[in-house]
Amino acid sequence: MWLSEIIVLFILFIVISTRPALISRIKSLFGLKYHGSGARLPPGPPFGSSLANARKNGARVWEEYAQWAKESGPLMYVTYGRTSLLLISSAKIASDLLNKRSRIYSDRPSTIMFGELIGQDQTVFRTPLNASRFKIYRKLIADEVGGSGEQRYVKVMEEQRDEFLSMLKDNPEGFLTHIKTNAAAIILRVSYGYTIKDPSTDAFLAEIQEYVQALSSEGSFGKWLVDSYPLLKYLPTWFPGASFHTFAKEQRKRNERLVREPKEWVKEQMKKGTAEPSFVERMLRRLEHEEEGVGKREKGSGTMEELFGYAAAALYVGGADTTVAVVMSFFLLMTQYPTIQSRAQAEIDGWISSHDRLPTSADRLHLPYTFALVKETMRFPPVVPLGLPHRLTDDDIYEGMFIPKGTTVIGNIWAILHDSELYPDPMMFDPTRHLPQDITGRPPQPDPLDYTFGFGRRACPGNQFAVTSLFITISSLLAVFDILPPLDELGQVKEMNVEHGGGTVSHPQTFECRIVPREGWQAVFGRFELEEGVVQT
Ligand code: HEM
Repeated sequence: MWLSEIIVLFILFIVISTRPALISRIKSLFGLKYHGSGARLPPGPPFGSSLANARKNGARVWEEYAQWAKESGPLMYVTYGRTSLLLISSAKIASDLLNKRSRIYSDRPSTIMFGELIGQDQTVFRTPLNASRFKIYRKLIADEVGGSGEQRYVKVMEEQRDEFLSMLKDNPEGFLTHIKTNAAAIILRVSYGYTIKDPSTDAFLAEIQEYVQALSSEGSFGKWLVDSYPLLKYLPTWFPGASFHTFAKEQRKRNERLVREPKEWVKEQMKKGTAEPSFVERMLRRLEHEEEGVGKREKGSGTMEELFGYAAAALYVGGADTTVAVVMSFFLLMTQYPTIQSRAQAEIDGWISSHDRLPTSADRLHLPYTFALVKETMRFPPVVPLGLPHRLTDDDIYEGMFIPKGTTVIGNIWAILHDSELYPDPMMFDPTRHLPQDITGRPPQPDPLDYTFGFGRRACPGNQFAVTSLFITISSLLAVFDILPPLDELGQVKEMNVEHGGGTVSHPQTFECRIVPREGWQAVFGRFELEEGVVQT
């Protein structure tokens, strides 16, 4: 008899604990208990909503959360398992909490999966706010990819851009591979001075792409049940449903290799005297001249060598896949919005009327529509739609609502960038939203770059690097190519219905396009001649 009762209770527990709406309502109802001031918890999600459903719905949970916000309001408190989430869907609240109160809103939650099982809490992305290495990481990265490193990295970006255009011209059907290779090539040269010779056989490139791919698809918040129900971690590896152990083991190994191997490679090159200038090479040289050298410990944070190993890996992990997603979206959008493409091309043709050079980052001021197009490409399908989770380190009260210490806070970047009060007609792709007032006679809509890179002390340190790289890439592509929809056997435009996938970084699914060299720009390529005519992918 008692066994059947236990089974019923267990089922009841599972049902209740997987209904965030129910749990959050119950907590909200008894919210008075949480804080002496009488403040209640923020409202829960609408009745009937479930995270499991949200995940099922094409995996684009950000849209589901935005839908919930329409009913429950832009600040929601959701509980499932042992995790409490604060979901923010408005720019004002994100700014009030994540930016203005960033002192207490900038920690990272440590999850069972990535913290305990994989051991990634040492990495830049997951390092706690109060760890002394956090400040060291941010400084190392800011010096490398912030404003002061600009001259160095712009040179690399422009050289790799030439290579990218050349690959597209020679093999347009491989454009998706070329996009990935270009992004990886820039970061690998900046970080390690490593040049990819043949992307199809480069083992180092393959390894880090595999790492980033796994992180992007498997690392989104709420993905692993073990994070909500920690007891699951004790399941033996052979137990049905315990395959998360296998992923954890593999990802831990990949993580260790990513931090160690490229750094060792740079050391070898330095010994041989063949090292190219790079972040790691500069750091190693700097340490050689310091008293205690590479073994010096930074206030209990690990040796300086370990720290910049992690910082260099973060450049790759943070920078490569994100810029890939934007450039992929750009290609897709150009096949769908030919008049927008033509307007940007006309602007570039007008500014560089001699057609004897490609656009550079210095041209941004003179190409406002093209820059607005870059911004709209980052608004329309935001790259990291839910940002990365933050963790609140103190109890807080906001507009009469109580937010308990330890809550995981998610800024729904997608919801903010599709808020019709900020961006009227948000599902329309329209770069003119971002044009300056002296061109349109009305103020531009809020700058999407203020949201797309996240918030507060955790905001993306690679934002400047990313925008410069994207402007150079996108303006140069527009200058020399027309990007057109694919044709079927009868020469008719093929219907395309391309969705953006889920995961931490959201990419469009695979698609086709035609990449056609534009007349008049051949002179810019010294090394290779653009052929005239249509290249069908
Ligand atoms: C389109 C390009 C990019 C987008 C949309 C993007 C977006 C983001 C977002 C949303 C975050 C989380 C911020 C938060 O927690 O509030 C982040 C963090 C980060 N990004 Fe980026 N990023 C991009 C490119 C880059 C590049 C090029 C680099 C480096 C070269 C980079 C390095 C990082 C690092 C290291 C962090 C972790 C910061 C921390 O935890 O303190 N990102 N990025």
